Amino acid sequence: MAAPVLDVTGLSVHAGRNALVEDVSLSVRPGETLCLVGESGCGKSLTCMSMLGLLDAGLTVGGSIRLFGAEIVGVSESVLNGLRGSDVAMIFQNPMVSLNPVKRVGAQISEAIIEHTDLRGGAVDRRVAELLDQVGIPNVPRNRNCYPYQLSGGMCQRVMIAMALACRPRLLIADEPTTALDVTIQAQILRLLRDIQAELGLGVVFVTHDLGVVAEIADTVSVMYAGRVVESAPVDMLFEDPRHPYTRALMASRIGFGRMPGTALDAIGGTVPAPSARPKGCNFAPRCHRAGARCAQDPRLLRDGQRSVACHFPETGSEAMA
Ligand SMILES: Nc1ncnc2c1ncn2[C@@H]1O[C@H](COP(=O)(O)OP(=O)(O)OP(=O)(O)O)[C@@H](O)[C@H]1O
Repeated sequence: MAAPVLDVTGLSVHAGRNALVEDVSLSVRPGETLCLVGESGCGKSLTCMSMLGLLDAGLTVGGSIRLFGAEIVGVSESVLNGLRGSDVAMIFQNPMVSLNPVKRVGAQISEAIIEHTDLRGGAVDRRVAELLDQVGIPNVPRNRNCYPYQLSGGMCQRVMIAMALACRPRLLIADEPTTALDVTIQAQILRLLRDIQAELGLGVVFVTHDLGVVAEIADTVSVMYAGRVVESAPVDMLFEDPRHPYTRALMASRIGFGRMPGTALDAIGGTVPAPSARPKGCNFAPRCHRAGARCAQDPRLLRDGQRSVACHFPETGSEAMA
């Protein structure tokens, strides 16, 4: 089996004494997609930002993040700069915000190529055309000269993907890349990402709060709650037999469909506790229909074959979904 492109062990992120992310471990192999899923505020974005060394200056990181075997926690900004945009690329939720509104899209891709590769002159132009073609932009000679506002949201996200691929990365981190798009365009972008991943053998970390998207794209899934991974498993196993009551609640309430951040799930009352207001013991216990006295103790993430669950009272397939 190929070595992981990303191997995170015991990752923590603190803002002063508040733990925002705690003891997160995950790993991605070439050609594999790991989905990070959970409600707003569970720590998905911070986990991704840590992988690129892009956290705000006031936050401290602990644990280990190995990219292609090399530790990045504690390394200098110049080493991180070398990795960002070359071996690792990232795409974000809103392409309109990430793209420069006053530069033509072709020129923006050229800049990414020049910054991270040895290509120059006509070779850059040819690579821009090849990338735009690869991500399904029609009429490349015309559209490469457009400004972002002249293209639709879906086209702009394709341009962002082209920029991400410009440097032939081995790991792609995608933070809710389809959330701002309507459903049909979302499906097209997911298909594009899947095709590109298969073609290039990319490792992908894909952040979403939408289980429909998870079902489409994931190989493995880590469910996060209040800064921790509460369950992780291969996607089929997770959907067939979710064990953590939070995973079940997510499935029962299908959080993807039009839910605003911070609103309660149908199947469970309450919201994700703020990092400064997390309960003692299991973070999910106050919202959990199965909570008992033991939940005052922190449940450890226990491995059972390919699955890990952090729950004193995990559910099993035969029980009714929450
Ligand atoms: N720079 C920061 N300083 C202090 N707290 C922060 C900082 N950045 C994020 N947080 C807090 O850390 C927690 C996790 O945030 P994060 O953005 O990773 O969540 P998320 O799961 O990605 O949510 P969303 O889907 O809304 O992006 C939240 O409670 C957030 O308010």
